[in-house]
Amino acid sequence: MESVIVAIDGPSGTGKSSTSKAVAAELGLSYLDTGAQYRAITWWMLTNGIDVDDPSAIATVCDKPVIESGTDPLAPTISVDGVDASGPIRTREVTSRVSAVSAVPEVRARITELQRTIASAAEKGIVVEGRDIGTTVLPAADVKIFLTASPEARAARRSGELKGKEATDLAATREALIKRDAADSGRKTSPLAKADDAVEVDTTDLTLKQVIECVVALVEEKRASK
Ligand SMILES: Nc1ncnc2c1ncn2[C@@H]1O[C@H](COP(=O)(O)OP(=O)(O)O)[C@@H](O)[C@H]1O
Ligand SMILES: Nc1ccn([C@H]2C[C@H](O)[C@@H](COP(=O)(O)OP(=O)(O)O)O2)c(=O)n1
Repeated sequence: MESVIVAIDGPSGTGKSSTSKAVAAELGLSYLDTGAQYRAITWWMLTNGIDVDDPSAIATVCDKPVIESGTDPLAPTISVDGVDASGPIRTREVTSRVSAVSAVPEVRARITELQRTIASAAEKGIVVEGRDIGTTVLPAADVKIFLTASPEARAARRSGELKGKEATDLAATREALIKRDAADSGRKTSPLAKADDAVEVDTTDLTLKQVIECVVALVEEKRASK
């Protein structure tokens, strides 16, 4: 069967990661979490004392960290300079700084190139999730999905996840989410946006299973017509 490239974009908490992993596993495809790569470079900047409020300081060093992504949807990995970064990239500090770091054009150029290399190496195809995959990273993707959900649903999903880890408050989660969406949508270089030819799926009132089924059906339809 021919390889297939699936781009899944959308704001935080719309279900990109859970949907992408499940679709890739079901269809035997690779999986790439591009947000994890931006989180990894942000974590490296913070641990190396780079001033993340200074775009030129970020641009000067952004080629240094070696970022590696494992693309098995059943066990995705992310490492920086050979060190497993899957835990540290999810802290609140990284989450609050990642939009600023990922807005720097040199960071985007570097990470975009990495993403294209990984996608072209995936023999059977790949599901790539992020913010600008359908618009910029892989504009020729076979299937493009743009997931949305109400801010209330997204905040409830996120704070459900964080419970027990870091003190959470639904209103604070909602505010932080809206702020990050605005930064990601408002940046100059490759902002969060729906590609003109992407299928928009509002997941507010859908179960995860329904979203997965919907995306699998779209991919199978595309494969059948290829
Ligand atoms: N349709 C859905 N209904 C309810 N919960 C969902 C749905 N999709 C995802 N979730 C849950 O919401 C949380 C955030 O989902 P995730 O896939 O990480 O979103 P994203 O990658 O877009 O930030 C996870 O805990 C996930 O299990
Ligand atoms: N393709 C991408 C993916 C993520 N980013 C940036 C912007 C996002 O706020 C951060 C973190 O993305 P991530 O998907 O991990 O965020 P959530 O899981 O939705 O909380 O990275 C990006 O600029 N471009």
